[in-house]
Amino acid sequence: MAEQKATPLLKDELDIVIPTIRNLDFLEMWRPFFEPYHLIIVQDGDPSKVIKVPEGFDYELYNRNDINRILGPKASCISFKDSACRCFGYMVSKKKYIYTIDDDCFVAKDPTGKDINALEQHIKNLLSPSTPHFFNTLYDPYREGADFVRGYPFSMREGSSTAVSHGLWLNIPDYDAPTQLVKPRERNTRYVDAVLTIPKGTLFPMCGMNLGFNRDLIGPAMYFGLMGDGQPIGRYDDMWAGWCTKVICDHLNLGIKTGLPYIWHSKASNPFVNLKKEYKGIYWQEDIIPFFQAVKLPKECTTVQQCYLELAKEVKAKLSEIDPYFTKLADAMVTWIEAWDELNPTGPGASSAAPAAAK
Ligand SMILES: O=c1ccn([C@@H]2O[C@H](COP(=O)(O)OP(=O)(O)O[C@H]3OC[C@H](O)[C@H](O)[C@H]3O)[C@@H](O)[C@H]2O)c(=O)[nH]1
Ligand SMILES: [Mn+2]
Repeated sequence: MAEQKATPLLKDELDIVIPTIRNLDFLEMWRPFFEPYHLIIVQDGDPSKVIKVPEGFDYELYNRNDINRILGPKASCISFKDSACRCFGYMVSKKKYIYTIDDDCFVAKDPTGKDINALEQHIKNLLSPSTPHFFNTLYDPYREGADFVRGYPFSMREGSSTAVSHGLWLNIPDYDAPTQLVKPRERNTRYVDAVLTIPKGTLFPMCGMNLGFNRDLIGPAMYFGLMGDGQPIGRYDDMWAGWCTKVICDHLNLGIKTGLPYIWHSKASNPFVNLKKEYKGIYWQEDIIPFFQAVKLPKECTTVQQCYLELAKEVKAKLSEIDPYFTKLADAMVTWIEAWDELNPTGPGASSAAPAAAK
């Protein structure tokens, strides 16, 4: 009898969100891994441009006209001419999990030469607990062939629910423009076979290129901040989302993992263009990071939306002195939550639903 093909993990519970300004030929390489899943394509830039999607994929595509039609005035919180627009895909999705990937990211090979199913590894990361409260020196204890090491308290071995799985990149690393400028030929060839939980109380630079998350647990915090057209900075959308998300995960006892899986990042964007987008962010972040490190969310904040609205208040009060942009950003954070709740009145991440109690 023909061997039954296993149903892909989370086939009907996960959407793949892709921000794009190009044709999506890159999907051909991902077809064996992505074809069973539903895609949400967020077309940025000129809405009259036709984006070609390879045959056989199940997808919905939204361009700027669609975003404006669906959100009305609230569309102002969704960036234009910047990959930050991808967060619209998180909002319209109705699934429990999201995987987002850039269209210049391809299937990487592991040291044995085997194609890496990045989506499968993200799902494994998300379906197993995290250890934000006590560091396991043998990395992720829930992986095959690993465990908690001696001295790890048994009372802490259940871990926390995992909200985010942050993957990495071979070939072109996600460097900022100054680093790209001084190291134009540097390529990441180092494959590190590890998955780590980012400890509670520690921030990290979240890259949106190869990212999975549990939309039920943390979706409303995944607002990729106002960038691109009409904004003073770019390429800090995912960083902003990562800092907000980590502070909220720490408050709600949720975990964030980084490490495997790797993708092959093929295209280095122009470092001079990137420098123009990033430069204000490079010195603003010296004040932004201490702000996030100092944030204390009230214990009354028990849902992601409540935490996020509290954060927006703090941003407006404490970061606006850096630049009026932060007042605009704080307002956009509130608009994002309003739009999220409008589109998800009772669905995953609905504000009334407190996050699932951590395991
Ligand atoms: O105006 C735009 C430009 C690009 N996109 C889409 O976003 C994805 C990333 O674009 P690209 O690979 O050209 O930029 P990178 O510099 O490599 O991206 C990094 O910095 C920006 C983001 O944080 C990103 O996640 C990082 O990887 C790609 O799918 C483009 O089609 C867009 O939607 N609008
Ligand atoms: Mn890229």
